[in-house]
Amino acid sequence: MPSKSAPPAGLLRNAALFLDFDGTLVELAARPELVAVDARLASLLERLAKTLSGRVAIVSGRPVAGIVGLFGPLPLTIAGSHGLEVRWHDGTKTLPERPGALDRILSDMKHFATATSGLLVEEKPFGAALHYRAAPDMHDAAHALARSLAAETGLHVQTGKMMVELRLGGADKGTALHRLMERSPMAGHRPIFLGDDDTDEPAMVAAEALGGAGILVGEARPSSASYRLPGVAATLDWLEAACEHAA
Ligand SMILES: O=P(O)(O)OC[C@H]1O[C@H](O[C@H]2O[C@H](CO)[C@@H](O)[C@H](O)[C@H]2O)[C@H](O)[C@@H](O)[C@@H]1O
Repeated sequence: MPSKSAPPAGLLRNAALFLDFDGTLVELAARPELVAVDARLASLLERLAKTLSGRVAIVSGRPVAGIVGLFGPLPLTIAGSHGLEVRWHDGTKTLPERPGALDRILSDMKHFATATSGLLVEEKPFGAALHYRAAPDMHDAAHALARSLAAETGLHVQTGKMMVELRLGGADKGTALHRLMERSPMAGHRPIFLGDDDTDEPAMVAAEALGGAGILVGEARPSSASYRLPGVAATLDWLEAACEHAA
């Protein structure tokens, strides 16, 4: 596997910036609600948004409301739920319909989770995630349950880090990036996407295809990204330096 270099500090000049959240801007935590957004991160995102004239988006598997709840008001575009929902730069929202099968899926997942300590069900507007970070031996059983619920309901299986999710299909982080790039203020700029997870790969591909670049965060692994940063701390340091260079 060819090694990838760190991105140049000037990469954000005239760019549109797309940021994954968990594992990219914040360290992974034992449970979804335990991640911390500190003053340094909030202030960095505000500076980036100002320097790039609003061309900054968070693109997350978390719901938009979850990201807003963590940051409070931020002058950013947010694509949440793996690209299924968007809160645009001007505050307007684009949402799909909630799948009717979700109630049944939530009920089955919760029933499954109560039988084993360490499992956690995360309710989302367009999906339901079964987390097994505290019960790693349940990997196979959790994925088997997700596959069987997907076969019954037609919903999409979304894998993640120590979790498996059933969600509405029809979007991913790649389609989200394309969608965001069609509108002001992103349109006409080079997309730069940073992410750590397999779910981020469609957005890496989209950014590279549109003349920009992907930046893989974390351990080296096969990826469509052009560059790599070793982890969250290096990512925040690079974003701060790149923001200065873009000013
Ligand atoms: O696309 P992202 O912004 O990276 O979101 C992906 C998922 O992140 C969250 O789960 C992950 O982070 C948790 C907190 O660190 C961790 O406990 C869990 O094991 C990880 O899978 C979030 O809870 C999910 O909804 C997101 O899809």
